[in-house]
Amino acid sequence: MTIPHLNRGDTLVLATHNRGKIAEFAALLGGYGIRVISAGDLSLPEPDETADSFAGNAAIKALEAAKAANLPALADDSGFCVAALDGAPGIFSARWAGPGKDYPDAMRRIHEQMGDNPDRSAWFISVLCLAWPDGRTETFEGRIDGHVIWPPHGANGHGYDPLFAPGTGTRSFADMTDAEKNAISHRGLAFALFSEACLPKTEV
Ligand SMILES: O=c1nc[nH]c2c1ncn2[C@H]1C[C@H](O)[C@@H](COP(=O)(O)OP(=O)(O)OP(=O)(O)O)O1
Ligand SMILES: [Mg+2]
Repeated sequence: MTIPHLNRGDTLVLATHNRGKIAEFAALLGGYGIRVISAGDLSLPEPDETADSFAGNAAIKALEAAKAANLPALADDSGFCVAALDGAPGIFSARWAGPGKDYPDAMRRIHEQMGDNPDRSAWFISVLCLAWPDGRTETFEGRIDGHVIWPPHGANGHGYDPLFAPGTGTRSFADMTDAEKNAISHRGLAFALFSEACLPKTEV
């Protein structure tokens, strides 16, 4: 089956309530001639993320928004995975920060639970799901490997960005601009697959 495309002038719902993601997607989607509206702009509810995988939760969010808005919708389900914690917090990354989205506390708990484990490796995963109102979906996955740094540092970004440095470097994601991060991040890599499959070919 061929994947349906978005065309210039089409409207795409960003099925997320995370402002950090919205800012990154705004930068990634510039130049394709697609109109973008967020779930918050449409007062869509935040669905319960009841699946046991990134892909499952991305599909829940994308399908609910696509059906409610009667428009194609793009969701991101993502998380921060620490090797020394057997991949935790993983799909529970947002829930680790609690209802108050207390990321300093979530980062401190990761640091404490890692103790002096010499394995500092960690990675981010992003699964994007594009859903259509008729129920069709396509998913795209990106991953970036790196390591946990302590103390966290950097003033940009969101979530666990201050705790993570990609590759073997010392700059955290929170030390980077959105453009620098998008060029290498899990979300940027998943977006590149999505744009190749689903967006108009030439940028304006
Ligand atoms: O680039 C990132 N930089 C830092 N932290 C990140 C990143 N990417 C995912 N994360 C963390 C944030 C959240 O704790 C979890 C995603 O959870 P996730 O449910 O997909 O997003 P969310 O609840 O914040 O917003 P929403 O579901 O409305 O899209 O992983
Ligand atoms: Mg969420």
